[in-house]
Amino acid sequence: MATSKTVQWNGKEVPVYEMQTINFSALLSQEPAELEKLVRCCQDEGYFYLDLNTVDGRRFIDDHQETLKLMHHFFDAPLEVKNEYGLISPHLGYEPVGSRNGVLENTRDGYEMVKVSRDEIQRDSPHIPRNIKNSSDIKILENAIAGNNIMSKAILSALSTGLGLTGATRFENLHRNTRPSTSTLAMMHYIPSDPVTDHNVGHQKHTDISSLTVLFTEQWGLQIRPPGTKQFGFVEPKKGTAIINVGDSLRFASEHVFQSCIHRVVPFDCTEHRYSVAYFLRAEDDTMFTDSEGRYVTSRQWHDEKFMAFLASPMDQAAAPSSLLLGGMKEDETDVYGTLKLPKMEPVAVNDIKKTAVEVH
Ligand SMILES: O=C(O)CCC(=O)C(=O)O
Ligand SMILES: [Fe+2]
Repeated sequence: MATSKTVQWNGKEVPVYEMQTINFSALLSQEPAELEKLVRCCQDEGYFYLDLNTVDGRRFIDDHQETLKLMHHFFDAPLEVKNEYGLISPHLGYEPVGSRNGVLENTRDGYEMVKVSRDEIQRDSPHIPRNIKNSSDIKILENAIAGNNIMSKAILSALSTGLGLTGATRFENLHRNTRPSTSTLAMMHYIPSDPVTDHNVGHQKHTDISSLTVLFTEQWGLQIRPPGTKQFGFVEPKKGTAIINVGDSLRFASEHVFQSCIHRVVPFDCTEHRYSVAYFLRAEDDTMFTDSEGRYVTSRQWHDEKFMAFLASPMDQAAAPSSLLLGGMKEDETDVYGTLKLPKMEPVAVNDIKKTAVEVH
């Protein structure tokens, strides 16, 4: 890894990993230098910032602000209302806090999540939670899903061109808008959580099931483990950008040349509520690829199996091949910060982060 900043977390200096920035407007016009940089990011790292701070991208930043308001409204409702919606299928519905394993051993996760899928929002009367179902709410969800789809398709198309793919071999041809897929908008609320005293902590280590993930978050907490590094480090939220990562399906579709990004979420400031929105662009359900086990499977089968592994008990999860949760990505060595019992951690205010960040060489 190149020179990186560090930040104080859990009494230690933890890296803040640098990520390349790709300009959305330059991608749209498929500028050769930008395409080259994009392909390199996906091959070497599997993640980058997408700079939306131009006339083409600012609408997506505005959409995200609208989505955040809608999320507050949804998550503020009593648990009964949210559970009434329930988990309808892996890519549609509500999961309360603690549905999955947490980021630390012997913890459950520290977030609740509601997912609305791209296929569902297009139905005549989509199944949406009843407290975010009026026509302006539906418009907000529609804008978020359409916007994220446009961003991720622009990236796919740029990647295809950058790799010299033509006709049916282009990645877009595995992600046609008119075909069924599990592509979905996941809205997450992390509750305040102290890793020492609480039993619901963060979001377990994983790679995404998606082809590409478009993530909006204004708050710290996301950590990545870049290929070849020995520890997790933070991703700095940057105004006007989305964080993009390659998921398993695009790694498989690229014949395992692209990196699927290993990541997790930890409580950075344990007094803070954290909100994030991830759009998972997924391949058409019946797309075939060779997975990390060397099996020839459909996109849907990979999705459903990995989703079950996410929900499995710690024991069952430990028994599953690690290539399932990590999409065949290899970890270098056991990460000292990745393991268990954290000593008491002092909350750090978000405003203090910039002050404590230092350059290391
Ligand atoms: O909340 C975040 O920042 C990341 C969430 C995530 O990794 C996921 O939903 O797959
Ligand atoms: Fe993820």
